[in-house]
Amino acid sequence: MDYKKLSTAEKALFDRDGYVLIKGMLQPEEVKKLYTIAIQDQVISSKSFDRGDANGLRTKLALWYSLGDDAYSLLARSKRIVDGVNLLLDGEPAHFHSKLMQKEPKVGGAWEWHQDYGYWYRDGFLYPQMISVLTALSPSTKENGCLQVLKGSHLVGRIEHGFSGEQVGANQERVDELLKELELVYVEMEAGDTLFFHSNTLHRSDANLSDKPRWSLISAYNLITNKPYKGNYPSATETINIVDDELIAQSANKGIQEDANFLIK
Ligand SMILES: O=C(O)CCC(=O)C(=O)O
Ligand SMILES: [Fe+2]
Repeated sequence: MDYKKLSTAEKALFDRDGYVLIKGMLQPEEVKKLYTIAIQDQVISSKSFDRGDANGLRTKLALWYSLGDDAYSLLARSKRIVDGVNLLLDGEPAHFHSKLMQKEPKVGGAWEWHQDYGYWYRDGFLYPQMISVLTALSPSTKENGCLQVLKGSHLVGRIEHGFSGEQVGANQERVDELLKELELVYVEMEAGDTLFFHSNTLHRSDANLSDKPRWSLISAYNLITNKPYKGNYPSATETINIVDDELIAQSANKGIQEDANFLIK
């Protein structure tokens, strides 16, 4: 099977724009399998928490740190993804955390403008040598609140972040200025497409007021040498146990284990 692999041309786009969208990173059977596992996963639903947006709409997510042999971890450990991150980070990646985002029809809330490094800076990571990898498990459109990015915003460095409702958001004055200058891109995705974006890329998403769920898996990676000076995130500086790309399709239908190290809210 020929799996997608990031090219140096795609790295050049990432360096210029702060993100790169790879269509069909997962084969249709692979994403179907992952989504089927995810929507039936009782452990995920029991470990999920929600975040309110400024309008009180709530979006659900489950977050865990170390990777195991569940289906989501096999994706996060797959050669095609880890090699891609290695190329974009210019070095060996470690896995910081993964999250299953469940933006449900009619109720899934918005995310305010932020940089992921706005959070991770507070977690003690000294350098923004970090990347988010978002794989759509269901189609992601303007209607169901797809991700929006400000093209090229990774070049501005870290912006101050403060609380905005229950979420941490980037300083609005800076965001407003950048909105005048930079292109706002709605990243519409088919299930199985993957977006790689820089930890300083400004992004947000609208609430899901449609009748279609928007589920996605986001794995965050860290350059292995970028050791946080505080906190306890062992996987963030450990070598990833990479698995063959075939394993996503060939493995048993395994949801996440109860004792995975979840973030408990
Ligand atoms: O997927 C989304 O709508 C945004 C989520 C996000 O940016 C995050 O979890 O950091
Ligand atoms: Fe984010």
